[in-house]
Amino acid sequence: MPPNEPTTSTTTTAPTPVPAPAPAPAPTTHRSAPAVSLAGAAKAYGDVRAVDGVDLEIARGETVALLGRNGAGKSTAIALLLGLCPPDEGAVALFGGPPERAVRAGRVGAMLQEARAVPRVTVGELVAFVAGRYPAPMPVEQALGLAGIAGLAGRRVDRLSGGQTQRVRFAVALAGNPDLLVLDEPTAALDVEARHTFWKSMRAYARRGSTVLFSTHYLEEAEAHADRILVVDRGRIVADGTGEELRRAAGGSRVSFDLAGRPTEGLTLLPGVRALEVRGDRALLRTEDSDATVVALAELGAVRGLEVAPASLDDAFLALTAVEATTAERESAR
Ligand SMILES: Nc1ncnc2c1ncn2[C@@H]1O[C@H](COP(=O)(O)OP(=O)(O)OP(=O)(O)O)[C@@H](O)[C@H]1O
Repeated sequence: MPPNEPTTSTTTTAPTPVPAPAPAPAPTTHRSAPAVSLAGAAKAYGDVRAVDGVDLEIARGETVALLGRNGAGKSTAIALLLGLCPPDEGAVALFGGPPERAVRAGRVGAMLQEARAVPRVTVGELVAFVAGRYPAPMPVEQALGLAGIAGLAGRRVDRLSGGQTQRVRFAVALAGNPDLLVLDEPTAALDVEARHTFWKSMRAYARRGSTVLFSTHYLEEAEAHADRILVVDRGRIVADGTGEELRRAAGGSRVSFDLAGRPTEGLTLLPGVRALEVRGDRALLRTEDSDATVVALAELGAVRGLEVAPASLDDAFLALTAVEATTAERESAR
């Protein structure tokens, strides 16, 4: 592995590295610069604006989740900030300088999608090899310990379970002793127990005051393991805050009732209602004004099993991305 690539044992679907470094925003001093800084960063593939003018700062020591559906632009944003491809517009900096510099110095560890196991070497050999490429690596035992695989040092990397392999990749990402760890969907395809173990390792690393940025489709993971959630939709950041703040920003409540065979036509036209979901014989209405919605339902006689609850994080996510869709549709209709 050349020393100018992030510490990772993976191959990736992200675009291939381009030698020309991305222009860095005017740096503040390196000591005080944020871990990650994107200013108006944009990247398009043909007509698709995968990253569409993102402004973002991540302070040192923060654990941040990039949350979005398939194709929202998470991996492309990660590729930009790792310097794996230059932005078409805008600027990207890590620790106040070009991403390549931070990566070369071992300050950045990454776990990207699509891992391919290296055959025949042991876990300890692999981590030691990668550590040896960096100027101030983490001791191998420490990387294995933080990844929770101290007992696997002598095992061949191509003979491990999915969960073990993922933790080996995590140890490899730690090998350069990075200040910033970037994880692209690190728990995809892991079972519940393996996920739990993985997040425990990630938190042990974050507790050292390091910065972590991870992407996920899972709302619960974002809320449980990040200090801050960035909701990404169509290449833009449409919300930025804690889970609680996102719920508040999306606003509203959820009103549900038993349909009891009643048709659903017209329910979305009731006062306050923003969306309708039908689960079996139950209607779930997302509403901005639960009082008005409940009165209207009462007038229709649709009160069987009626419940009113605050919006969930799921509701907030759907509302935030739906609002953005409406805005985008309005813009494209102009
Ligand atoms: N190399 C590429 N060539 C063409 N289009 C691409 C390329 N990489 C990404 N895209 C497109 O850019 C958009 C954003 O993709 P990206 O992989 O960044 O999303 P994502 O949020 O990481 O998705 P997922 O959760 O499915 O991994 C998508 O429409 C995708 O099809």
